[in-house]
Amino acid sequence: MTESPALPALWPAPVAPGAVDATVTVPGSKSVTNRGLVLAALSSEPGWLRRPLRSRDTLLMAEALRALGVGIEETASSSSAGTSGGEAWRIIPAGLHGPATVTVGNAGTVMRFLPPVATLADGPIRFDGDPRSYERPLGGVINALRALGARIDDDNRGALPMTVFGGGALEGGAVEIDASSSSQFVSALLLSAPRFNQGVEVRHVGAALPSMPHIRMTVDMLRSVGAQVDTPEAGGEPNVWRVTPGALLGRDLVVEPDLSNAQPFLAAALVTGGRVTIPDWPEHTTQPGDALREIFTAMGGSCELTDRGLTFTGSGRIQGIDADLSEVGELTPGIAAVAALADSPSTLRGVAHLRLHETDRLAALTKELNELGGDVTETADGLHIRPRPLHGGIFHTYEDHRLATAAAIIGLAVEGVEVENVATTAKTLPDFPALWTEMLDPTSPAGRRA
Ligand SMILES: O=C(O)C1=C[C@@H](OP(=O)(O)O)[C@@H](O)[C@H](O)C1
Ligand SMILES: C=C(OP(=O)(O)O)C(=O)O
Repeated sequence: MTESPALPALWPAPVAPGAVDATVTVPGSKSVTNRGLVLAALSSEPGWLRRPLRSRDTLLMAEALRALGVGIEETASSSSAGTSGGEAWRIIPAGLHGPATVTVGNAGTVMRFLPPVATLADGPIRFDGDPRSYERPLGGVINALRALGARIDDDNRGALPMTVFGGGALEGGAVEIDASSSSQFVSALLLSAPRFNQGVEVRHVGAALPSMPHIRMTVDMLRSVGAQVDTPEAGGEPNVWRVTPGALLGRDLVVEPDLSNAQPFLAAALVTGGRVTIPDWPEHTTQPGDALREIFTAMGGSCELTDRGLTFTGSGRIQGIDADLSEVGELTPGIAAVAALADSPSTLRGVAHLRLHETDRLAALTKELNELGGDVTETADGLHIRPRPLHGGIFHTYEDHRLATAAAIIGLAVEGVEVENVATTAKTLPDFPALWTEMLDPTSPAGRRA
């Protein structure tokens, strides 16, 4: 997706004029959309993805699958803020072919989920992406695929760029993998495994596995298209997942709103002592963003889930927290921003692997918050945040969408925060600046509550 030329290089983050009172419709989940695309592409019949997220990461996934021969037809119906409201994608599986090139951008889901798919194609598939994608861990996936029968040329880097020489099928079987640097390694192997001759048995060895809800999302979505999956939770061995080979069904899937992208809007209610409703918040979900109900309540406020959605109401006071965020690592930048505005210190733990995300998020948050007058220190696996009065300045974002939304949260309460390259939010939420401005405008449909 091309980034909007209308956005300035330095975006003046709006200060909240008062307590926000808004309803914000958040576009679909990145993680669900990209899993839905992969599973539909591997199915034995066509399927639908309704209200998919259209963002850089998901369009890269769709483009890559098209390059391998999958049909993806978009039925577009634009809505006010350009959100994905009425859209649907029809996915028509086909034989997977090379030669082809997959551009991963800086999408963890594309760079991890597609190499296993590429082993099923009948030709060479070249993988390349943004400079940062070369630095993000991939060796675990490469080695596991080799152990399962794949031929991959990565010039011994254990990273991108690389070529997967698809042989039209993969033997599969049992494999050990250290996925402590990214849960996406496990998800990647499981998602394609129904199409491996022997399925797969993935055994995670090594330090703790982060982002467990995302692995549960993979398992749930596999099961929903007919795959048989054994998990540690279901009385199986700890850290072992098994997928039986078999055909996948075409499905009609409605994508849930992206609850991690709901974070900055909920944070606005917390920071301003206001009220924000997110429609269509699912009653049951595997998305890690659901944990915001508990986390933001602990930081000051209350929430209520009704048939209108999730309403979060800030109490006007923000308390620091001591929290292990290993399950919900992608929420860390937004939580750190709120913590920097709190009235007591916070310790965020269990997120060492964030050093290998879009950017080194622990270093970037420390530097940027401290340059605005904050007092943040990095620990071995997280951050200590001691709130201090902050001042304006440029908040650099390092091509990280969640750094940009974190900066916007700070800007609600601090005059003169300028967000460098807010357009980087296009990775998962191209509508962010418009949605944010609408939320703060009492005369807009978002700011005018029904
Ligand atoms: O599988 C997924 O959709 C994701 C898993 C997590 O990755 P890590 O386990 O690498 O943190 C998360 O941070 C990322 O935003 C999305
Ligand atoms: C870590 C993230 O993304 P990715 O899917 O690129 O890993 C994220 O969205 O916070």
